[in-house]
Amino acid sequence: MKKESIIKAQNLCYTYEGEEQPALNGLSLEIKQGKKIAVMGANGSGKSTFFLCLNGILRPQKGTLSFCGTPYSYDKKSLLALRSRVGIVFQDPDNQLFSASVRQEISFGILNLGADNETALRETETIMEELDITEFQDRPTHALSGGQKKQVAIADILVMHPDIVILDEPAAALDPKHTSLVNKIIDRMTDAGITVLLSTHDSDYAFSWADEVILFHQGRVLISGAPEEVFADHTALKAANLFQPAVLAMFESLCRKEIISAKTPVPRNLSELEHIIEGIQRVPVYGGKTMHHIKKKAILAVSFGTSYEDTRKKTIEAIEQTLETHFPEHKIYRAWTSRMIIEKIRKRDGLHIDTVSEAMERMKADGITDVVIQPTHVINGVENDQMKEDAESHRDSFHSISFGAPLLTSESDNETMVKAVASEFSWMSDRDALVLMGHGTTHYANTVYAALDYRFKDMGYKNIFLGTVEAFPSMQSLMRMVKEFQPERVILAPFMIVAGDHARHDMAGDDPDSWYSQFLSEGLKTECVMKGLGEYPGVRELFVTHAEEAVL
Ligand SMILES: Nc1ncnc2c1ncn2[C@@H]1O[C@H](COP(=O)(O)OP(=O)(O)OP(=O)(O)O)[C@@H](O)[C@H]1O
Repeated sequence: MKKESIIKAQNLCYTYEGEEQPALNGLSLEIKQGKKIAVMGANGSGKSTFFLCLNGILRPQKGTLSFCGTPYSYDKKSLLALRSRVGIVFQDPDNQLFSASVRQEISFGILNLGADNETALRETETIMEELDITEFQDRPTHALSGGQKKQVAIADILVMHPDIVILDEPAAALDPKHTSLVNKIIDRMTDAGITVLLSTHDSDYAFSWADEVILFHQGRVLISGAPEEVFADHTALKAANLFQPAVLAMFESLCRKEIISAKTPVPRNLSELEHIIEGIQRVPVYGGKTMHHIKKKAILAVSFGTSYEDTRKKTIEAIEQTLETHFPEHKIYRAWTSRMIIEKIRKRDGLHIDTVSEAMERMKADGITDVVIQPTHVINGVENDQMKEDAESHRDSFHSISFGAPLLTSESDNETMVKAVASEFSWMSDRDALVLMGHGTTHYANTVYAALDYRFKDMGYKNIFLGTVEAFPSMQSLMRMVKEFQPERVILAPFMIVAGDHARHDMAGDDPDSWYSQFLSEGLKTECVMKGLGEYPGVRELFVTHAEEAVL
């Protein structure tokens, strides 16, 4: 049955006196009778202002509002009638409760509407019973707990039998027990056919409860619709400072990993999701066989590659071995992303190394069903994006493919990295300057280098400097800072997984442009440590942590 429109707002504008920015800025929406609507949005996006307009407390300076098809009138009588039909429960009950006792408080509204004493008493008793208020009916309202005040504030409104109840953050400042009591009361309202409009920052609750979610942004509606549509819009959620509901995030992840079909109806709560998962276990069909019979797991370690055998053994192969030790149930595969290096060592040493695509084909031929791809890249840059794209094109060949993060992907990675470097160079004196050479890229992820350089200093290592060969922080900026530090000695080390070409030539080479030569020509005693990051135990452990996060 098509629901009738109960509230219609068109192009509402409202600016508070003395304010420059409008609180409502052309807001239009329509509310259907009997619906459960969650109004969400960042702090200050205009939710409360809109609610106050709905209840006639504020009058929009522009635009029109109508209730059941009749435009709002603002004379005293119309407002009284409107407020008996459109009730608002304020975020802070202290703004609403003013009578001496609970019983007086609740009966006040209905008496004000012209009910006789007997009717008011009867209605008050009924509502107090329904909302579990009776036991504290004689207490003064100011002496109630936050949860009890909220119950009374809701009773204040319900006793007038409104058509629509607006709740401004009903769970604000309530403990879980009172939150669930208030939620139960809200459910009873909607069961009784009352239209409920509530604002909340709780995505999980809105997702499981609402028929419709409206996201406010800067005084307008950014997006509205069914919860599964609105909460699937990551851009809108970000603009509204909201998280995705946990159930939906988990559901999307399971769909991406093809553990459940993307055609499955979206679960709205944990028990619906659980039911779906139970369903998969009962019918674990994959390629005509049951899943647990054929599950074969692999980790594909993807590196850029190096043509130097000695550093390859100490870095890339050492990382692969560490992964092998930590994941005994996984077969470890290797792929490199540099076709040039692959080609070079094929010709020179007759050694074949797979590209990502070749490794995916190889794993498929070996009957691997579940793949974790762990890049050994330092940052989440172009190489990593391209590698993911290549791997993704083989998604149909596997039951699941998941990706571990590159080395430096989060704040905590940076902290771990600082500790790994510090422990590697614990032999240095405070007057030595450690200068690390990263690769650098035009990709925005390059900012990680500057952030990490800052982190070293922040964690007390004023003598560790990180720069890049190809981007920022550049050698010029490093040189300035290192000179300001006035070190007794400069220790140069690569900040790349392998100590390859860049380390040998750009860092430690004899060419006047090499970092080594440049520090020397500044009169600084300079030494090179030819150790790739893959040789640091702390770095290898960090890759294991990232792979663990990606293992299903
Ligand atoms: N009484 C007031 N006087 C002046 N400005 C106000 C007043 N009330 C709200 N505002 C401003 O109007 C804008 C919208 O505020 P409103 O309270 O409607 O947002 P909200 O979405 O309900 O925020 P929250 O989630 O924090 O409750 C904000 O910029 C706010 O600072």
